[in-house]
Amino acid sequence: MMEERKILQFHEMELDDRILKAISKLGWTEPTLIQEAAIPLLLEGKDVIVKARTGSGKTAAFALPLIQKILNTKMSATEQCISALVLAPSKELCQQTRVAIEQMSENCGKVLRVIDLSSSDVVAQRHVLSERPDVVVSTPAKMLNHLQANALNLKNIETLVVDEADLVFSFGFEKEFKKIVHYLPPIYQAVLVSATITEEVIDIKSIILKNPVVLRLEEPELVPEQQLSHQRIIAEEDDKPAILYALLKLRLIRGKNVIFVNSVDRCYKQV
Ligand SMILES: Nc1ncnc2c1ncn2[C@@H]1O[C@H](COP(=O)(O)OP(=O)(O)OP(=O)(O)O)[C@@H](O)[C@H]1O
Repeated sequence: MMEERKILQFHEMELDDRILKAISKLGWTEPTLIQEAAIPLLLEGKDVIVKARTGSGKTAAFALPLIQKILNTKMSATEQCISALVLAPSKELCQQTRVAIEQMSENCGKVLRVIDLSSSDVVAQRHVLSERPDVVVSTPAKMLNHLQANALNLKNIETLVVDEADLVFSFGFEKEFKKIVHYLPPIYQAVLVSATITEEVIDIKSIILKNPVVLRLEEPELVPEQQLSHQRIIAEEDDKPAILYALLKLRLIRGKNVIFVNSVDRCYKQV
C-alpha cells in the first residue's frame, strides 16, 4: 500500500501564534501545495520564484512569511519603517492583496500597517506614507509617482514581491518597474509570483533575484477552445483596464495582441 505523504502543517512552520490564529479564523485547515513549499523557503530568507495558477493560494504563500518577517524585525527595530513592497499589475489585485494581508495580520493588533497606493486618494496616501506603514502595495506607475514626489523612502525594504509578474510588463509597466529598482537598497529578499514564465518574467528575474529557488506547480494548460482567437469587446473607456486584466488573468489572450481601438494611450502587447 502506498504511504500517504505527510503535509507540513501551518503550526509546524515557525509562524507566530497571532498569524496561526488568523489562519484558523480564515478557516484554512492546511496549507495548499504552493504554500507548503514556499513558506519555509521564504522564512529561511531565500529568493523564490513561484509559478502557479490562479487560485492556488499564492497570496498567502508570500504574505504569511512577509508578515512573520515584519513581526521578527519589529522585536528589535528602533524606528518605524517601510519594510515590504508588493508590486502588482492592477488596482484590483492591489486591493485584493491589501485586504488579504490585513486579514492574515488581523490578530497582530495595530502592530502591522498596510497601504494600497493604487487607489486615487493621493492626499490621504501621503499622510499615511509619512507614518511609514510596514507594507506598501502598489502598481508600478503609482509607486513611481510617489517615489518621484519624495513621498516615501524604500531604503529599509527587506522584502520585494512582484505579483502576477507575467502581467506587470504586459500592462506597460516595464519603464516604471526598472526605475523603481533604483530606489531599493542593495540587499533585500525578492519573491516573484507568476502563472507563466514568459520572457518578461525572465527579464524581471534577472533584475531583482539572486540565486532563486524556482517552485513550479504544474497544472494542465487551458484547452485551446477556451482561448479566444478573435473577439471584439465593446467597453467603456474606464472599464478597459479591468476587462483587460480579467482576460489576461484567465489567460484567454495569451499570445494575442490586444488593441483598444479609439484608445491612444496604450496598446497592450503579447503575453
Ligand atoms: N490554505 C488554504 N486553505 C483554504 N483556502 C485557502 C488557503 N490559502 C488560500 N485560500 C483561499 O483560496 C483562495 C485563493 O487564494 P489566493 O487569492 O491566495 O490564490 P492565488 O493563487 O493568489 O489566486 P489569485 O491569482 O486569484 O489571487 C482565496 O479565497 C483564499 O482565501
